[in-house]
Amino acid sequence: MYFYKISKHYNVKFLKTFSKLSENGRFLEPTATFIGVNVKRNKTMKKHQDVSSSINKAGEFVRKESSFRNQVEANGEFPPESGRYHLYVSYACPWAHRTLISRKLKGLEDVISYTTVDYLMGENGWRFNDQIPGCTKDPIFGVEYMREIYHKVSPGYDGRITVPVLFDKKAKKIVNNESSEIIRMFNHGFDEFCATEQQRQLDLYPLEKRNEIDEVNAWVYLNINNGVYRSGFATSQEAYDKAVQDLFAHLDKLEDLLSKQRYVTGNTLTEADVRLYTTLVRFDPVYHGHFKCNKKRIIDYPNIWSYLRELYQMPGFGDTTDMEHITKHYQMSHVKINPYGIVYIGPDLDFMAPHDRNEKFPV
Ligand SMILES: N[C@@H](CCC(=O)N[C@@H](CS)C(=O)NCC(=O)O)C(=O)O
Repeated sequence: MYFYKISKHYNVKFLKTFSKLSENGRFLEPTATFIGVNVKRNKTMKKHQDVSSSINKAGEFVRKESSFRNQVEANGEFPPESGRYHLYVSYACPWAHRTLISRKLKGLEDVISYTTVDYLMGENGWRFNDQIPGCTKDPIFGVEYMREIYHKVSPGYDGRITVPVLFDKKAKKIVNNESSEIIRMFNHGFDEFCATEQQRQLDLYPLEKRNEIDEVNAWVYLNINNGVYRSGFATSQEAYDKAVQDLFAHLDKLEDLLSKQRYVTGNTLTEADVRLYTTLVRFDPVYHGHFKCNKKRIIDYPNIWSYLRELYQMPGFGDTTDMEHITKHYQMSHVKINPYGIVYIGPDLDFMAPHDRNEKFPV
């Protein structure tokens, strides 16, 4: 075993195999294997609040409220401007993924820049690491951890250090760290800058559908988006049983809904679909095994699976989905759930296989 000091804040222990391995008569070089369980925090930083701080006495996972809730609005403290705002995301995170999809659907790629953190969330939380595909150093402060940004803009901040974060590069302030609010800001807040007229007109939260979208979002959030976490992070049998039963009762409800209509609130795509997608696409590769959501897989639900493939194949969805970040994040970061950090191989899923949504529900 070796410890390498890889940053001023933490060390990573590598397992080195010295014996040369023989395979088909060939000798292989010794390998160094990274094991997430051995990321060690130095004493230079306050302890990161891990998931145990969100578990109540009944063993239930209760997600804490997001802390920064400002709005981008004309004549406000944070007015819409092109090039002024930056998103901090993790490709692994379903909440952050919502913001990447909305940014793309609304044609805001040249308007709002973004940075992805390392998929591995160690003892100090999210880290910038340009050695990981898709990741860069922090372009604004050049810091190593997401927590340093929170503390720079809000000294003494004691809440959760989460992504996504919508950041104001001009004022050097966090605008908002709640994905459901960030996607609403993207829906209309930057309309004057959308790449195309069609994207400007795209309305993911139309007035006449707001009640219906709010209603769907409420049960989807509680039982599906957060339901998988309630199942995976439960520390009592009762809490787990309840979460899994709620989850599958609502997947059954969703299957029924999607057997009658193309999208979750009718015949047009809305933010309710964006919010569902980021959980559904992670379900079979991660939640089914890692979070023990294993009554069924999404591929066992013909309508949900076909709907998921349709979304995946639309611009903005599949092209913002990074399965390597997704699987490695959960399986290597949650060391209490998967102590050896072994990343599952399966299941084999073909998100690009043809779907039948056009034939079933012609537009
Ligand atoms: N309600 C927030 C939740 C964000 C959230 O929980 N993000 C997770 C990643 S999936 C995170 O950053 N967790 C870090 C932590 O809890 O320490 C939102 O929707 O934006």
